[in-house]
Amino acid sequence: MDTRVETHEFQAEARQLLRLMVHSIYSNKDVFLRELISNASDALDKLRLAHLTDSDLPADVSDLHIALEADRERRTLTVRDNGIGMTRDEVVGLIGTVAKSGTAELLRQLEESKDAAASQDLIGRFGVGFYSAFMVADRVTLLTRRAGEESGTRWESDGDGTYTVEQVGDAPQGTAVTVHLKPADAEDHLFDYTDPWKIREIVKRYSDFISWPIRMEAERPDGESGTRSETETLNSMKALWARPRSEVKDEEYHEFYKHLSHDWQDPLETVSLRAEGSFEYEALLFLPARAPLDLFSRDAVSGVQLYVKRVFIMDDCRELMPEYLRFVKGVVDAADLSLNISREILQQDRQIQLMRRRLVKKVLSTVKGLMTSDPERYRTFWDQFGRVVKEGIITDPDNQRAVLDIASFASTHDADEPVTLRAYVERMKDGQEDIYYSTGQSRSVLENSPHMEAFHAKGYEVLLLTDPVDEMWVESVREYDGKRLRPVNQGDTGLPAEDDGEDGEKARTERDRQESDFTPLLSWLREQLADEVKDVRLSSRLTSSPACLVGDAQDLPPSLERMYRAMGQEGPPVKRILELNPGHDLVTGLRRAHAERAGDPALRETAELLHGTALLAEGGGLNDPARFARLLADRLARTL
Ligand SMILES: Nc1ncnc2c1ncn2[C@@H]1O[C@H](COP(=O)(O)OP(=O)(O)OP(=O)(O)O)[C@@H](O)[C@H]1O
Repeated sequence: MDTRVETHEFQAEARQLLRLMVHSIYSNKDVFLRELISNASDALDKLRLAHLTDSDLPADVSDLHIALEADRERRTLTVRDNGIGMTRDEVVGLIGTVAKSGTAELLRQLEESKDAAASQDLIGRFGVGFYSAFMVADRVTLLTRRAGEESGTRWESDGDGTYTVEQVGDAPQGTAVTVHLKPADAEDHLFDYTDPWKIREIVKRYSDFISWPIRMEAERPDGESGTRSETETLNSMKALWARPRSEVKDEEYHEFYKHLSHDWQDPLETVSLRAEGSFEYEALLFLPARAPLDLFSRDAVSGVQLYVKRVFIMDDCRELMPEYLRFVKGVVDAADLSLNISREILQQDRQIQLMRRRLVKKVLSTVKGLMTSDPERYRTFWDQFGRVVKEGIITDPDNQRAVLDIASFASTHDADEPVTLRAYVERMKDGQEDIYYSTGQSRSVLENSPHMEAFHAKGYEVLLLTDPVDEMWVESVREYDGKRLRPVNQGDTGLPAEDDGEDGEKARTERDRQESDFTPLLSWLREQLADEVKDVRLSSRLTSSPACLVGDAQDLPPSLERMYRAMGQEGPPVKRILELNPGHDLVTGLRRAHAERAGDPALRETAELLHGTALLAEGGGLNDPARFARLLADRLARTL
């Protein structure tokens, strides 16, 4: 057997995370034990499952448990499990590297944040699992043997950037992690983790629901002066989801959530559900208080675990929760599924589909409930997860209305208060028929776009939609409560015309006069800008800008056109309509100049500049920015 001790370097990201742990920025150091117990529990789950699916696996599953062994003299605490264990390569791959998505982003944010509390918070959200042992230890030893393998692996590190691995012959099946404790320092929240009282307290607080026995040998008084050693089981092992909600304390739910999610923060809301009858199941779900760093990463794991009759079957059961609710964590325990159920079967199982439907409805109705019972928590939820939930408007047509009901959007009404569609409809002005929205990159671009002028003038509220997903969902929603959703940059805004009474009469006459005055200019501009726009006409929507670009209802909106292009789908460019403000000096000046000297080549440049300005004002991009800049600079030079 190869007994050489090899020294390896931690991967760079792992080294950085370890350094953070060694210099412990996290004040609650007790949680290291929760993390090690959590890993041990997962390893026991995995072994049971492996044994269920392969009964030939040469592994002992007769007494699966976790043992805590404290040695006061040597100042060590060992967390031992007889679970699945790790091969040598797994030890190197899993412990020596951090493969978690979001690591680079986390490290960048940590680097930027000079504030200790903010750093704690970040690291807590990320969850560092095994590495948290280095908050309390100056050396950590791990001895492990994979179930079914002959020999084991010993791993050791003092957290300084390198670790050693060696092969060992006589390792028991499973994993034992021994932390060599730093001296206790109560001021630094570093307690004596060999003290049985402390250990009992931590297990009770953080790991009571773990479904495997957590055992400890403890000395008990025996007779007058002697003591005897006794094995205690420290946790009650009760599956939390099987207990009636009224009997479970919030803290117990919170600790369970942390075990499941590796989040170090309490959840925002707990959702429990029980179905009885022909198909029984229990579900305990959580809405996190914060979006994980990898919310938008492709390989982010979804957080619902599937159990069958209390037996863990799989993590990340995507069949139970749609992607737009991928941040929901929890457990679903079904009574009537086979323990051998595979992912392929899950995908087609009708009962799973029914469960999923019900879980989704329950999550959405819980959020809806929060909107009235606790608006502040609802707001936190929406700030964190709204961008993802909105994907459901497109991907879950059955629940489109329910998702729209819990959505809120920035609007022109109030810069700080988002609005729900219901509230929008309730405060619509007299005469307003439709719900108006504008999509784009930022609130300020949208608010200052020329398209908004008519709405400002009328005092109509406009939804300001700035998330990429907004461009998509607005295309799939026709109406809400009988009100059409309309973009402000469409040619036909549906705005009521001011045609009533004497003022209306005057306005109509004035427009007719303008139409005939401007006819020659408009037809000349149509020719000049034929490559860019499909029509040029007068506008009644502009108050202060000279021009803007609008589209027809059936045209692809420019934002979507850009998105498709970015995805490599080339199509013919979608031409829009240039609308001119007949009251603006630039437009009236151009009309005059055109009437006097139609052949002047400088006029063609003015037309180009006018079109470019309209594009810029809505936040769009110019086809030839350098040419635009040159034309503008020439003009400016002449004014000096
Ligand atoms: N006791 C153990 N038995 C078997 N494998 C283990 C054990 N402890 C850790 N591992 C393996 O090492 C991996 C990394 O553990 P670590 O605690 O760093 O991260 P994690 O549990 O995956 O997630 P988190 O960092 O969020 O806690 C685990 O996913 C598991 O595969």
